[in-house]
Amino acid sequence: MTTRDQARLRVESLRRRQVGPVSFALTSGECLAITGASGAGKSVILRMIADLDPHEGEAWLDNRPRAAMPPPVWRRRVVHVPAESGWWLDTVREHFDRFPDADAAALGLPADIGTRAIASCSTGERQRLALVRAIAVAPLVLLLDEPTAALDAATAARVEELLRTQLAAGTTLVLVSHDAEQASRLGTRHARVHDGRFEWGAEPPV
Ligand SMILES: Nc1ncnc2c1ncn2[C@@H]1O[C@H](COP(=O)(O)OP(=O)(O)OP(=O)(O)O)[C@@H](O)[C@H]1O
Repeated sequence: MTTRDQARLRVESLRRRQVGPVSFALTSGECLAITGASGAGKSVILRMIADLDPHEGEAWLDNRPRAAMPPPVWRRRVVHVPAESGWWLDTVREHFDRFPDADAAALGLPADIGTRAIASCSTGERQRLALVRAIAVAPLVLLLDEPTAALDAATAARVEELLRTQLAAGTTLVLVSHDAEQASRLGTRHARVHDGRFEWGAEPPV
């Protein structure tokens, strides 16, 4: 059996504007770490995988074509966590069926964060809450765009620990990071994006 047959997430020839083509297959518990300069096309790649913008190419989850699933179903299983999280209700708790206190505490969020207004949360708190919200739906794949960009080193280490737990539990990650050391720590596969071109790295980037 090939990686392709066993793939949790497979994408083939994804392309939008100057970005792509992007093809890869990842199994359960793998982390593809993508690095590259600002504006290279990293976020566009994540958005294509999440099917958020029009693009060419196809994607499969456990060999089931994305085209066979309604987009909301795909996006509940392949969850995109953008660099700037979106919130549409007033309070934190309204965005959760049940607020996951343990995950929030693991990320160093204040004990009362679940009761707070979104507007009162800092940028770094909202970034961590977005990750907690993504994990709460038990995704098969997490698409993470700079998940620690707004965080200090100690808090970023907490996020990495939570992501390691997710990997160990079998979640597949696609991680975009400017931090080459973080990409090296978390990635099991490594790619770079250069002027929209997706290139495999034979070795971790550091
Ligand atoms: N909706 C859009 N319309 C036009 N151009 C876009 C759109 N979204 C992205 N782009 C362009 O596509 C290119 C890649 O953008 P992208 O956001 O993927 O970069 P990135 O590698 O994630 O950068 P950064 O590290 O700064 O977040 C950029 O030149 C960007 O301006």
